[in-house]
Parts: sequence; structure tokens; C-alpha cells
Amino acid sequence: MTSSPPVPPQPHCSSSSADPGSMPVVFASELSKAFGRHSAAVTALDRVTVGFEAERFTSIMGPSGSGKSTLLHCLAGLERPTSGSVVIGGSDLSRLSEAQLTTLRRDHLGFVFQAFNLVPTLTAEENITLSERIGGRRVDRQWVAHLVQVLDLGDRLRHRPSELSGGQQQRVAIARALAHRPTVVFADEPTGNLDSHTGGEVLRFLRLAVEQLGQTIVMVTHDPAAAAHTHRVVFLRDGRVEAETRNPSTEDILARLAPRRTAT
Ligand SMILES: Nc1ncnc2c1ncn2[C@@H]1O[C@H](COP(=O)(O)OP(=O)(O)OP(=O)(O)O)[C@@H](O)[C@H]1O
Repeated sequence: MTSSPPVPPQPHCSSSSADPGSMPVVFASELSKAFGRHSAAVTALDRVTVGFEAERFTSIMGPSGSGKSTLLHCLAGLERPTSGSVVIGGSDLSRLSEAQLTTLRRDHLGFVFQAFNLVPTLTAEENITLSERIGGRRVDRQWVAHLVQVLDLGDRLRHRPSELSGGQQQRVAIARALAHRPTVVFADEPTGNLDSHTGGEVLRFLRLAVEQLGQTIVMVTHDPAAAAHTHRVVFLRDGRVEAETRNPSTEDILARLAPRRTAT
């Protein structure tokens, strides 16, 4: 039988980050994912081995179709890999039942999507605490107040999503993702619907969540300027990890992407 859902380490308020190279909190080993069968089979991931360190902001980049979303979905237990394993906070996802995976996602993971996915009829504050209230869990008011302060949402809590700017809506979505102190937040193109100024603001808040709140974030992005806000960039190509770089500038990332562009 499968083991019980994990109790991964909780992030904490901290001004310092874990050293690079510390034990990964999310680890994928020899991860492969194929869609379809026989002649129609597509290999989206091909034996990917990669770790994501605690209290770090990591981005995943690569050309369209390189496997970024598939990797994020497998890491987050939204998709089952064809082979290989994902371990989060010491728990091997392949050993969890669907019900246990759902519990793990609810209790230990946070998600930020391009489309914000806020409930339009609820206020910002109600959206932030929604999953606690649905799950019958206690809302940690002190922690939520801290999030609201860091994300600069104090004067927007009574507003509904339609009364907020795109950047404010995404900050509400970030606060919601962080409200239960997840082990890791997975972000899929979180600035894809925002103009570059607002997107930059959201990325600074994500970075603050890592630097000041001790959060671990893994983000898929197409945008070199967005990836430049992260501590580390993992480059995928054809379903494999091709390279990675730490503390890159936008220019570093563009330089890495440039030869691939001319090669295609
Ligand atoms: N449900 C699916 N069924 C069949 N093929 C799929 C499915 N999902 C993804 N693929 C294929 O797997 C490969 C990787 O797709 P994936 O969406 O992970 O790439 P990506 O790097 O996120 O692309 P993009 O940047 O365009 O979003 C692609 O060839 C894609 O067509």
C-alpha cells in the first residue's frame, strides 16, 4: 500500500536563503513522459533528472514544445510520468494514490497560473483564504496579514477581482498560493497576461516571497526578463535538461537562447 501523505518541511520567515547546492526539496529522477502510442507517440520528457533547492526561485525555460509545462505538471503531481520519480519533501509521488496526491497538492503545494483563477464573486481577502475555508482548516491570520503586507495588498482586501488591476489580481493569487505555507509554489507563466511593467512588479513580489518569506518557487516562463528575476534557470530542449545557469541577467539568458534560435 502507499504511504500516508507527507509532512514536508514548512517554510519560515527568514531574511536569508539556503545555500545553493543544499538538498533539493523537489527532486525529479529519470523522469519520462510520453503521450500517445506507437507511431503517434510523443516524448515530452526524456529522462529528466533535476532538483529544486529550498528557498530558491528557479525558472524553467526552453523553446515551445520542449516539455516545460509537462515537467511542471509532473513535478506538481498533476500528471503521472510514464517512468521515473518525483520526490517532494521526502515523499515519492509515484507511491501516492490519487486521493493522497490531491491531499498533497492541497496541503503542501501552491499554484499560480497565467489566468489568475480568482473567484469573481469573492473579495481579495476571501480569495486569499478560500482553500483554508473550503478545506476546513484554520486560517493563520498572522501569516496572512504578513503576506498582505509583503504583497502590498492592505488597501485592496475588500475589493473584488474586477475592481483590481491585473498585477493586483496576480498578487492576490500569490497570497492565496502562499497562505497555507506550501513546501513549494509552482508558477506557470505568471506574468503571461501582464504588461512588462506590471509583470516586473509581480516578479519582484515572487522574489520577495522567496527572500523574505522563505518560499520555494518553480516557475515556467518564455520571458528572459522574467527568468532574470530568478536565482537559477534550467533550460529544456526536446524534453531534456540542456543547461542551467545561476543568477543570470537578461543578457545572459538571451545569449544562451540565441544559438538555439539560429540553429532552428
Ligand atoms: N496531452 C498531450 N497529448 C499529446 N501530446 C502532448 C500533450 N501535452 C503535451 N504534448 C506534447 O508534448 C510536448 C511537450 O509539450 P509541453 O506543453 O510540455 O511543452 P512546452 O515547452 O510547455 O511548450 P509551450 O512553451 O508551447 O507551452 C509537445 O510536443 C506537445 O505537443
